[in-house]
Amino acid sequence: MKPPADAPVPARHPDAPAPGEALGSHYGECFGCGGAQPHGLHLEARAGEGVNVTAEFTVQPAHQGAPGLAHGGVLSAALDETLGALNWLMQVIAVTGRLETDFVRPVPVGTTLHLDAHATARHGRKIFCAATGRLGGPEGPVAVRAEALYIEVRVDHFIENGRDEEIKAAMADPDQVRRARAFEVNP
Ligand SMILES: CCCCCCCC(=O)SCCNC(=O)CCNC(=O)[C@H](O)C(C)(C)COP(=O)(O)OP(=O)(O)OC[C@H]1O[C@@H](n2cnc3c(N)ncnc32)[C@H](O)[C@@H]1OP(=O)(O)O
Repeated sequence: MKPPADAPVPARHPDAPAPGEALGSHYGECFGCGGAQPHGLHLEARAGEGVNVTAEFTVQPAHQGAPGLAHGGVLSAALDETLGALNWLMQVIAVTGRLETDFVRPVPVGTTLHLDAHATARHGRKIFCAATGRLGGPEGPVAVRAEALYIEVRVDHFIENGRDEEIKAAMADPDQVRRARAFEVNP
């Protein structure tokens, strides 16, 4: 997943949240960040200085694969959610096209995974990015890392492909910001 050599590092959008600002959940029902999913990751991301974010996720018993250890797919989801938050800093609507994860160390239940993601290149509709998850603290040992490719899409991607029930409910939300974020950031 190598970008062309001349692909620039993406720039922060002038309207991006300020460095240090919490991004909040883009959609209450999102498995990664939503508050309405009891077994979701409840991941909390914060804007960095460039097109980068940090986030934390604490592994719950509902996230187990082997006894006492996080499921690999759940860890990939945490990386995906963190990487997806980068799109908010570029104000781009994009979905995950490819996500490659390296599992370096087991992640026990109860651990807080400290995630860090940054965009590396942009080429047409393609956004290349990378992330790491560290155990116990931002300087802790690396447990997981990922490289990913996000593809820019139109808002129609969600409206045409999502189930009617949820699309209608999201569109009917009286809160304009929530309504916009449900669609403008990839669910
Ligand atoms: C804060 C928010 C956090 C959110 C985190 C969670 C994010 C998510 O989980 S999103 C949900 C998971 N992802 C999806 O459902 C996406 C499903 N896939 C699709 O809808 C389509 O395949 C889609 C939109 C990605 C691409 O389709 P389409 O728009 O037709 O574009 P297409 O022409 O095929 O590809 C565009 C470019 O990307 C490349 N590309 C597309 N997919 C891939 C891939 N998997 N690997 C490598 N390259 C790819 C193509 O080769 C093409 O490159 P080039 O421009 O150089 O020719």
